[in-house]
Amino acid sequence: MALFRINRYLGGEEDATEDRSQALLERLREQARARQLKKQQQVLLPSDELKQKKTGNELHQKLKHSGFDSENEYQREAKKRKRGHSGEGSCGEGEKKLRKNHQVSSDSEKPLAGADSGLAGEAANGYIPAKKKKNENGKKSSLSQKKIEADLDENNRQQENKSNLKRDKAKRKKERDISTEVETNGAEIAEKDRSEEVKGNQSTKEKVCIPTLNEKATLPPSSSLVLGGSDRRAVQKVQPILPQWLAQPKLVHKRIKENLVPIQDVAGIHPKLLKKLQMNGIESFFPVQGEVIPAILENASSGFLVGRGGYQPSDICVSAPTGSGKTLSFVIPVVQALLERVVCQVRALAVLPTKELAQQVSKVFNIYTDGTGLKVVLVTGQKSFGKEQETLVQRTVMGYCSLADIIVATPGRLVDHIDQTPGFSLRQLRFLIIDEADRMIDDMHQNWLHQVVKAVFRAEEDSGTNMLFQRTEPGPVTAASTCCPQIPLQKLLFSATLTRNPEKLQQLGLYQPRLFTSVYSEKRAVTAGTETEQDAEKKYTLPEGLSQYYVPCNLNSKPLFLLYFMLRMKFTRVLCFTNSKQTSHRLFLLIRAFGGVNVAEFSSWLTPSERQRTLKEFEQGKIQLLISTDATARGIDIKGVKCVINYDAPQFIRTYIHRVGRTARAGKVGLAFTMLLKVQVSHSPGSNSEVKHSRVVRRSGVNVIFLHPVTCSLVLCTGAFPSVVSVQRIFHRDYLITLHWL
Ligand SMILES: Nc1ncnc2c1ncn2[C@@H]1O[C@H](COP(=O)(O)OP(=O)(O)OP(=O)(O)O)[C@@H](O)[C@H]1O
Repeated sequence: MALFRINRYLGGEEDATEDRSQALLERLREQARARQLKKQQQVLLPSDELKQKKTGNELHQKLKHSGFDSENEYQREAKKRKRGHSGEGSCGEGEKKLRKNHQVSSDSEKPLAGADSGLAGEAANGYIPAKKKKNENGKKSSLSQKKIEADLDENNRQQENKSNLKRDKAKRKKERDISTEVETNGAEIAEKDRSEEVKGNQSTKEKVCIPTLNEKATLPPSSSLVLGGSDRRAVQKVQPILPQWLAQPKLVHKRIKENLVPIQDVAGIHPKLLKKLQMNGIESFFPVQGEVIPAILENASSGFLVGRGGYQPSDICVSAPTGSGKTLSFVIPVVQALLERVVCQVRALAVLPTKELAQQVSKVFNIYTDGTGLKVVLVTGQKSFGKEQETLVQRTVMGYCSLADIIVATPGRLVDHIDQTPGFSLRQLRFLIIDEADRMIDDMHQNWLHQVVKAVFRAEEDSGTNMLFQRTEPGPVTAASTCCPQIPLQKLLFSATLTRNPEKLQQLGLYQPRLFTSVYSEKRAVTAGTETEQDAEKKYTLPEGLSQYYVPCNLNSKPLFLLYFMLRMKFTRVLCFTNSKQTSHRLFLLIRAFGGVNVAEFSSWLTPSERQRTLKEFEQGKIQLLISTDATARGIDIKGVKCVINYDAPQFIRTYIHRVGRTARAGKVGLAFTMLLKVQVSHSPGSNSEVKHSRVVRRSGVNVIFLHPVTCSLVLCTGAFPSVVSVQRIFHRDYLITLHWL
């Protein structure tokens, strides 16, 4: 307006001097400019906000520190604050100016070329370009001020809508991906600050990004997988789903002494057998015998041809601790089932993994068949093949006839006779007993079971005559399969460590099996007639009377500890296990050279007769210490073994169970020591949780002071030892290792 007047004035006074008019015009322009500026500064922005707007850095810092997602949010917040100052619902001049300012700010994408250097700070926030424009078109601006403000209001509304949309979008993005949001915010800010100087822009980004990243670091952990991260979580243990017969077995008491069953209380036992039992000092049955004998007798009570009700009898699996009397639990019912037989045929076959075990079991059969007419034949390869053939079959004018009712055999030799002995027949086999069944399953590579089953169901050569008694392999029960009476084949499996792996058991081709087991939880006692829960964690049980210890030691002190047990603690009938026949032999030589202990060794290096004699002398007490390989670990029943020492820790828990099971048999007490090197303490079977489950394995209190004189004597005795070593080296290498122990 002022300028308008000046122009008029200048036009009307042509005669005035040029200098004067120019100066006046300049002065008036200055005044107008100053008025405009002052007016806007007073009303438009509070001074503190103006200051903050001077640098983009400060703005964005503020945005971030106040938690705003974008500048629009900040704009709204400023508006609120303004409302707070001017009263609720009022929309004064200041607010309008503020809107205008932000409108301009948002339009500040336009380059600022030509901006006054003195106002660079203001130009940076987009305020000055608008002002400059006004100065250039002063008249126009003042005339259309109201119109512009109205337009600005409209623009602001639109801007607000846009910013709302943007904010919603940004929120959704934030939900999807926090990191994306950070980038988005950064991009928005960068876009708005494009007009700022590069330096300021960079510092803004840094200041925005760093706290944002820090915020990200404190965010709750994402559910997404971090590759290469170590997100350890407790993995839920997979519980095996067992077939019903394995999952719900018949439980057998573990405590022998408290659960004896008087032999007269078991129904159906033949008086002849009762008498024999009493003659052998057996007045009561052990728990496993009390359960298993009646079960087998019940199956056999229907005679030889068919099981109860014309059905095939169930196969029976027994898992009971070492020394719990499993042998008698199959010997008694089998002998009783065969007592009334007329013709001698192979009707029972017991298969065992070693010759010694087969010998032991045949001995028990002999005791209870003595005087009954039943013949027991041992087939293990101890005799020549021809001699064994003579004990099995006899050739007559009528053909071959069997000389055995019960065969006790090792699998290899049995298969040889099936293949090569003329007239050897298993077609009448009623009971197939597999002792140490888990070991026999492992040895199945020989395919002995398949050969036996094939021999049992082999068709008769003169099938026409005996059609009625033709055998067929067990299958689904049908009217046709039950019409002809047949001899059923029943499998009886026994072990202290019977596998519960259905896949392995399947190899045995069991028919509707029943499981009797002593593996159960201690929480609830087993009461007569009731079954308690099986402990899924536990696989095996140890004899109740067994006390287990481990002896922490090093390689050098192992023989010293052994001597300590023998000489200081005066143990007698100690069975000491090593992991190899070489170690057994070296240890035997060393202890013998030391003297003071009656020692012997037992391994496959001995001949069968030497082995037999050694076991006999050990049982008789002539041998104080028997150093053995795992050849005596399973099943061997040597009476009076007080202590078992694991000179070498066994590799497998099953081996440990069988080794320590050579003591504490038949409800008696026993000791088991396991020498453990430091590295083995937490890993060996002796310290295994499965073993600890039933009884805590204690650390032994061996008196180390005593070991000193033993060490001295041992060093002295090695003066004579090298000669022994050199002699032995002719036969076996590396005996000098013995000296390394010292
Ligand atoms: N009812 C009983 N009364 C007294 N002694 C018994 C009785 N039953 C078995 N025994 C004795 O218990 C000892 C161990 O028996 P057996 O060898 O049958 O145990 P096992 O369970 O087969 O052991 P392993 O698993 O080590 O083979 C034997 O010496 C046996 O004579």
